[in-house]
Amino acid sequence: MSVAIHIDHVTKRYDQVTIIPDLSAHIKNGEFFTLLGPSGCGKTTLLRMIAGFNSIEGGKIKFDDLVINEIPAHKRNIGMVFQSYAIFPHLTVRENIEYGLKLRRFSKAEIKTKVDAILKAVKIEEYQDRLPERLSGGQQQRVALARAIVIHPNVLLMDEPLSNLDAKLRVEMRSAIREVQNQVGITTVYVTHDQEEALAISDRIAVMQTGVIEQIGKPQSIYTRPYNVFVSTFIGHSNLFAGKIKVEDHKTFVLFQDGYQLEMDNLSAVTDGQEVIISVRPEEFSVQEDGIPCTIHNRVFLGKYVNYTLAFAPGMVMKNQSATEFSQDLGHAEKVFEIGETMILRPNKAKINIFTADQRMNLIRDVKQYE
Ligand SMILES: Nc1ncnc2c1ncn2[C@@H]1O[C@H](COP(=O)(O)OP(=O)(O)OP(=O)(O)O)[C@@H](O)[C@H]1O
Repeated sequence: MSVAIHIDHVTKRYDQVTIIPDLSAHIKNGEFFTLLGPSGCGKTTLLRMIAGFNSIEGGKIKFDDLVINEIPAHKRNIGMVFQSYAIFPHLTVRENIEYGLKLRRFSKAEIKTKVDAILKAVKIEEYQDRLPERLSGGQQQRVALARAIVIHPNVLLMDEPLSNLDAKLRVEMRSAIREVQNQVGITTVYVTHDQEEALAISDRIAVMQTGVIEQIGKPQSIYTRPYNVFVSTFIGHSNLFAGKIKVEDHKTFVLFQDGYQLEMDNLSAVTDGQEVIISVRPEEFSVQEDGIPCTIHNRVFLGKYVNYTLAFAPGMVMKNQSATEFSQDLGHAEKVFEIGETMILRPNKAKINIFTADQRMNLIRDVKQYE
């Protein structure tokens, strides 16, 4: 039976090195929950703690009300899918899927019913008598998925299951995984470093950095209202400008360094003169008569969109030189700009984010309401 997972103040140490200092997260029953973060941030470590392959040095992990810290891996009733398919090469697809059910001593009739159902759900009925060597990578991963869920585990844990597949197959497989997960309704913890995959597949995402969860939220909330600069730049592109707050006649403005300013009505406590970082997504610029002057430095045609790399006037201080981008939706654009052309871009003030100068906090009021 699917369960909720409560991770309460857990710590992970390898010898004297602390990898996860103090991490908490509550994963709802039936939820598709993704651990997303750069390589080495501790995603796999945390997943293995839930699975029972890693010891837990502090805190508790619970499945519903049951503390599982000391329960061995094979008694946690977990389904796992890894990057490597880990299916038996000498068994057919059907035999691979039957394996876990035989170990659990289900009757022949029960095994047949369960395997038939899962072959259908994962869409590999037609390959059921084949050996894995005669399957594509995507098909093998479907077998691994079927084998993991046919035992009706409490939770399904997936560690970068798509990273061996090519780009097109990854997109196809992530839909397949999500569809099957929806059908079966099983609590799933999914590890990836691919932000697009995380946004596409998850109910909620935990964005991690060096053993710490920086933000937990729905994909859209994380993209539109990141808690800090790390999340804002790790998920999608963000143009970061050095800026200042101006408070005048009870009005609050955010000043870009070359003098352009926007009146803001959604900032939490800020003070006159406070230094900030202004974060603008590439698609939140529009070409207007007033705004920030810039020159097109480069452009990439992406079909529906054109992405431009921009050069701003020297007075404009960018916090991340590499990501000064403007994304133009060709569905709405009147013209495509040429390299060297100058124009004026206005940021959409309802959509920009303003961070403290230390990059750690979003100053948009009630940012947490977007969870
Ligand atoms: N058995 C181990 N002994 C010592 N250190 C380890 C061990 N396993 C992992 N680590 C360290 O723990 C940190 C987190 O590793 P982990 O594999 O959890 O990262 P990750 O976020 O899953 O990265 P990736 O996306 O590259 O798999 C890394 O610094 C890694 O070197």
